[in-house]
Amino acid sequence: MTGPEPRPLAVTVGEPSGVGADITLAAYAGRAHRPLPVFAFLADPAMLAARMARLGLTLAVREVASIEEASSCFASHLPVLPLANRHHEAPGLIDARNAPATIEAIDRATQLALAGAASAVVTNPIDKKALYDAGFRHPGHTEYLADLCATALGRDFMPVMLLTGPALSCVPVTIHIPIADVPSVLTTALIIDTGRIVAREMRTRLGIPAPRLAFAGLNPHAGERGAIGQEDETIIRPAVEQLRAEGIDAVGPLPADTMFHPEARARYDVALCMYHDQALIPAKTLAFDETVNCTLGLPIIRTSPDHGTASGIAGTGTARPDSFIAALELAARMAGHAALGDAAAAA
Ligand SMILES: NC(=O)C1=CN([C@@H]2O[C@H](COP(=O)(O)OP(=O)(O)OC[C@H]3O[C@@H](n4cnc5c(N)ncnc54)[C@H](O)[C@@H]3O)[C@@H](O)[C@H]2O)C=CC1
Ligand SMILES: NCC(=O)COP(=O)(O)O
Repeated sequence: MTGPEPRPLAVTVGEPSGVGADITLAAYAGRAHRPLPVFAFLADPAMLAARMARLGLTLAVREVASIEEASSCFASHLPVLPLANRHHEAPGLIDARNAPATIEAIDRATQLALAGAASAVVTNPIDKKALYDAGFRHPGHTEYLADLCATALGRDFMPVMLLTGPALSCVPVTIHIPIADVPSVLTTALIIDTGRIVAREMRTRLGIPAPRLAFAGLNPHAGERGAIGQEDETIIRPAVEQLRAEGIDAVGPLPADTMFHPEARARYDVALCMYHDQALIPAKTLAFDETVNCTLGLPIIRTSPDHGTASGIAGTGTARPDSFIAALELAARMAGHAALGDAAAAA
C-alpha cells in the first residue's frame, strides 16, 4: 500500500554566478541513475536556459504556476517556479542586480514550506558578500531563514547549523563571525541552548533515539586544565554539566585535535564545535561530496549542499552534484518521504 504523494521540495537557485543551476540541472539530468525526490526549482527560466546552453544540456523544462504541479510533471520535465526578478547569467561574475532574485527565491521557498505546500527547502549556495553589498543584513541562510520564520509566525527561533555526512555530524556553535569575536560571543547559555536543540532534533528529525553529544574545547588541549586559556573550564564545562543534569548524553570539553579520528568519532553521534572552521574543516575533509548542511531549530526543514558557490567552475560542467543530491535526499527523509528505493519498488 502506498501513502499519499509527498509534497515536493522547494529548491532555490542561489547565486547565479555560481554552480547552483549547474548542480541542480546535473542532478535532474542524472535522475535515471540516481533517483531524486520531486522538487520545484525556484529560478529565472531565462537564466536557466542560458546556463543549459552553456553546459550543452537539453533538458525538458516546464514553467509551473504552483509547486503542486511539480509532482505531475517531474518525471518528464524539470518543474521551474519562475522568479519575478531577473538573474543575469554570467558564470564567475558577481552582479549587484542579481541580489533581488536570489533573495526572492529564498523568501518564496520558505513561504511555501511554512504554508505546507513544500515539504522542505533545499538551498543552493549564495555569495554572502554579494548579498551583504546589496544590503542583506543576515550572515547567511541559517539566520535569514530563522528571521523569515519568526516574522511569519510571530515568535523567535534559534537556528543551529548542522553539517552531517557518512563519517561525521558536527555543529559550529558560533558560525559566521570573525575568529577574534569567538571568545566573547561564546557563552555558557549559548552552548546549553545549542546542545538542547541538537539533542532534541537529532532524536525527532534525524532518527537517533539517544544522541551522544561531544563538545570540543576552544583552546589547545581543551585549555590544559586552565594553563592554556580559561574558556574551556569557565564557559564550556558548566554548559556540558548542565546538559548532563538534564539527562542529555554530553561529554567535554574534549581536545579538538584528537576528537575526529575514527575511534574518537565512534564514541559520539554529533560533535559540537566552538567556531566555524573547527566543525567545517573535519566535515568537508572527511566527505566533501556527501556532507549536507542542515538547519535545526526551525519550524521548517532546510538542507543545502556543504559547499559554496564554486564560481570558478560555474558553467564548465565540472561541478559535482553529489552534495546537492545528498541534500535533496536528506530533506526528503526528514520530511518523511518514502525512501526512493521503496517508492520505486512500490511503483
Ligand atoms: N550555503 C551557502 O550558501 C554557502 C555559501 N558559501 C559561499 O560560497 C562562496 C565561495 O566559497 P569558497 O570558500 O570558495 O568555497 P566553495 O565551496 O565555493 O569552493 C571551494 C573549492 O571547492 C570546489 N568545489 C565546490 N563545490 C564543488 C562542486 N560541487 N564540485 C566540484 N568542486 C567544487 C571549488 O571549485 C573550490 O575549488 C563564498 O561567497 C561563500 O560565502 C560557502 C559555503 C556555503
Ligand atoms: N560555511 C557554511 C556556510 O556558509 C553556510 O551558510 P548558510 O548560508 O547555510 O547559513
